[in-house]
Amino acid sequence: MTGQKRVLRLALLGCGTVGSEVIRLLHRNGDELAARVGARLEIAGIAVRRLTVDRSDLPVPAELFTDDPMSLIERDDVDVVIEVVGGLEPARDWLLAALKSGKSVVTANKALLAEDGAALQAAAAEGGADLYYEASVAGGIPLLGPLRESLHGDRITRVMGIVNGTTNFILSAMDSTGAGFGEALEEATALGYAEADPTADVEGYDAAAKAAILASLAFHTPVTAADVYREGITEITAADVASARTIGCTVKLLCIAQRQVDADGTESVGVRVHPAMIPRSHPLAGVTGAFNAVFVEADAAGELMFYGRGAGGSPTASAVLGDVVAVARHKLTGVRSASDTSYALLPVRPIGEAITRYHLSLEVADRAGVLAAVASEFATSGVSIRTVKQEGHGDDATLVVVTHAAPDAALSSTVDRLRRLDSVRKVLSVMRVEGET
Ligand SMILES: NC(=O)c1ccc[n+]([C@@H]2O[C@H](COP(=O)([O-])OP(=O)(O)OC[C@H]3O[C@@H](n4cnc5c(N)ncnc54)[C@H](O)[C@@H]3O)[C@@H](O)[C@H]2O)c1
Ligand SMILES: N[C@@H](CCO)C(=O)O
Ligand code: NA
Repeated sequence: MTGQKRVLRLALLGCGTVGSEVIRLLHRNGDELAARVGARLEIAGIAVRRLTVDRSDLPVPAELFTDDPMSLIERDDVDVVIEVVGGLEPARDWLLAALKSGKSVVTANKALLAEDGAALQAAAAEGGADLYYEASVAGGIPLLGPLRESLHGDRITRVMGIVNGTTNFILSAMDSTGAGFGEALEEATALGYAEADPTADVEGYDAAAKAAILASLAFHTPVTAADVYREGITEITAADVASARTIGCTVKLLCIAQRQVDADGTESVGVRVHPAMIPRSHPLAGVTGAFNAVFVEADAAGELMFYGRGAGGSPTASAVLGDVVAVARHKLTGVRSASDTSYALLPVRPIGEAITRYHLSLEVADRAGVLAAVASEFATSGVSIRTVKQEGHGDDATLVVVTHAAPDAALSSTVDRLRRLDSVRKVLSVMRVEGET
């Protein structure tokens, strides 16, 4: 690497939706990136699962493809490893090997980071390499960069947002058409938003992994996916969405990572992913289709919102290449970025200790004393009711209750007891409420 001809060589692992767009973007912007970095970025090899697939549409010579990722990683002329395969294994082995040998890594692998981010950080420190992963959360939206750099002088109190495009598409469709979950999922699949196996998205695993990554960075505390309370959207019904509408809300799958401070000043964090009703006037309510948006609240900066495309080959490739430019510059100047810190080691609180608000819609018998019986269950748990609305029809009535904030455990035990009351014929909808209603 001397004079005008400096070159940095990249090993690309994976050539699917994201990998193929990384190749195209690198080809398209190659000259500019060389000027920005101060060295030409060249692909040394591309690891794929099957060499027989026709990839002649990609602007790279066929001899670059290999089905032996580890040998590619170990090559002496490789400076940076880009991993866009996904999954825990064998990606974990590849990235640990690359980092320990001093090769910087750029990855989009949220599942691995949320499970074993600490081991990857340790390997990066051991090898003196960089570990960058902007693409792993909210795809093309610059979010981890601001959290790990721009906001480092501040103190983050909350990160709340929509970090899964598939579920946001489904919930937006349910809201605009009145469709049930199954019908909206079918539409999302037909349009290519939902994968053939949508479990990771609709059950909230994808969002929970992202929540863990966001919480770790925001609160300087190791948080893994297993620490995140998770509920998906498969149980959301058209009745839930209609019920939200009656109180001026819409339903969103939210990722919430929050700093909690007790009266004695003890700090902890709560990290959760679940559907929630939010007021239609809330900025997150206007985030429709497959878009993502994340609110960050910090002591000095106040409220910030990041919005854009959280998925798709091209936006995600933008985030990957942004990271490649950063680690390439470090390589040239012989520095590495500081590791993500986890000095705070805050305890992660269980969901029962989160302070939430509930919306309940109940079908009750319309007779004397029923409202009092329902209200008394809330009182027993120390939960204060904020609004209650009753509409009679025949012998029955629909009771819509919105509570004030209370510990989640108190709210859920109240719901359990209400389900057992004789006068409660059916619980039509129960959901947490976020944002000022
Ligand atoms: N697609 C998106 O919108 C998006 C957004 C953000 C992050 N990500 C993340 O990016 C990563 C890649 O996602 P994708 O959508 O491109 O997936 P994809 O399934 O389209 O591509 C993955 C590729 O890796 C290949 N592969 C599997 N095992 C391999 C092996 N052992 N060796 C070499 N190649 C192997 C597969 O054949 C496939 O072509 C995942 O971690 C994903 O979570 C994707
Ligand atoms: N499946 C994810 C892709 C981006 O991580 C989503 O729907 O948002
Ligand atoms: Na991002």
